[in-house]
Amino acid sequence: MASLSMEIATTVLSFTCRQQPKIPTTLVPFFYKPKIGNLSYKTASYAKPMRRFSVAARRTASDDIDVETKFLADNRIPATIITGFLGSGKTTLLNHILTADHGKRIAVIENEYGEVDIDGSLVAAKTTGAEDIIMLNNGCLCCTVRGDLVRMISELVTKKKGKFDHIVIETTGLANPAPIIQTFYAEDSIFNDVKLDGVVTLVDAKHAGFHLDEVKPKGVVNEAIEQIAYADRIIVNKTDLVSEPQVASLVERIKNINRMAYLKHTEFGKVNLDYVLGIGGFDLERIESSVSAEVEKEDHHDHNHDHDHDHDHHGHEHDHKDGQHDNHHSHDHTHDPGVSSVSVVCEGSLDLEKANMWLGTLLLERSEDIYRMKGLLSVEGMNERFVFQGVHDIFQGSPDRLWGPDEPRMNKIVFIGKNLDAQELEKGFKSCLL
Ligand SMILES: Nc1nc2c(ncn2[C@@H]2O[C@H](COP(=O)(O)OP(=O)(O)OP(=O)(O)O)[C@@H](O)[C@H]2O)c(=O)[nH]1
Repeated sequence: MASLSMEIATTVLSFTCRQQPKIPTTLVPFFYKPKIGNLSYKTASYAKPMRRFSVAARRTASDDIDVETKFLADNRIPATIITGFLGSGKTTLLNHILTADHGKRIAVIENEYGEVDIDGSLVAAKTTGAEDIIMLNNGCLCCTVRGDLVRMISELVTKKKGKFDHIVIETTGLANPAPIIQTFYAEDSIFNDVKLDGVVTLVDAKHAGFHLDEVKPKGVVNEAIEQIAYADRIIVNKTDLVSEPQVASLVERIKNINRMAYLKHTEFGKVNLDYVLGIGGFDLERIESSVSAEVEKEDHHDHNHDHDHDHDHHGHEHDHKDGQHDNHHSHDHTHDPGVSSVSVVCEGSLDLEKANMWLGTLLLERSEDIYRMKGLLSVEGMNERFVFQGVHDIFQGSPDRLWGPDEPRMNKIVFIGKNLDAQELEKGFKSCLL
């Protein structure tokens, strides 16, 4: 049978099917890396660069239906960003990580404004001896000291490689995670050795409501909302200070912003360490679990009305009838007019050119508003599923495993972003189906 090559050139999904020689058995995901100078989040300057996706992923659709598709082993050092509003419990969580028995050697980069007593704030560091603790206290990581972050990670990697297993970065309470996330893709010196493992966001159960409600001047981001929107894991902390209904109502608000992240309630940041470390929030091979979990959570809610404390969610708009599954559905969480999650689930196969045009145009026009997205696609002519993830205009995608012979060709995409129109996204997506 014919083999397929996917080549990503300009814009986004420029798939080109063509004949290729026989089978590579591993996959190299392609990615787009914007220039660091273009990363200024608050301006539009990075939103419309010339894009170029460098590496083509290649895989056969062949007589080898039983050949397992494998991603190349990723031996880069994982890095976790801990963020959350002022006083939400970031350092408390960090202390918990440093004192827990996980056998990992952790290098810590802590970003604080002004002079900080490191031993005072990171009590655990003294007793357990984190491999390295670096303070960045001359500004905020997401604004003025991003260059310092790059330098510090590069130094850690060159001077201390082999001496630590994981990097944990604690941001200031006012940080916007986007530019920090983008740093991991924009700098070769980081990208080649360090991979972003996940964004963990602490939410103060008592005060978060005020911060989420805060109306900012036009063009100024509400950090509390942004920190939730970019998260892979959300920890609603300080639940000892509020009632259960208060927690439930806060969780509902959080889920309206970000339905892709997992969520737990805690006191003093006490979570299992595998909830925050080694989560693969940006890994293509874990896309399926993210998008499927999101969709399952929706279905679980829609039809069972059973509320799990860890993944709690409540009323939102439905566009399918009770008890029935339409193959095409999207969910619009419009309670918060600003930042919300939209998922599109749809059976069928996509026309390559149309899909490329739609997604390419969407990202060219809306990349500033699309904070994160993950998807799993069925493309006509490809025997593999196509998985992708993106943060603004950083886009990574790759063919993944082969579709099973009787497996429904179910497409799933989840967007988290600003002013998302669920109907429009669903319509656009469906127009690409054959
Ligand atoms: N009651 C209660 N207090 C908590 C909890 N978690 C943390 N705290 C306390 O809240 C205060 C702030 O916690 P930190 O861990 O320093 O919060 P942070 O997010 O690092 O704070 P900033 O760096 O100032 O943004 C400390 O006094 C903690 O002991 C909790 O679950 N319940």
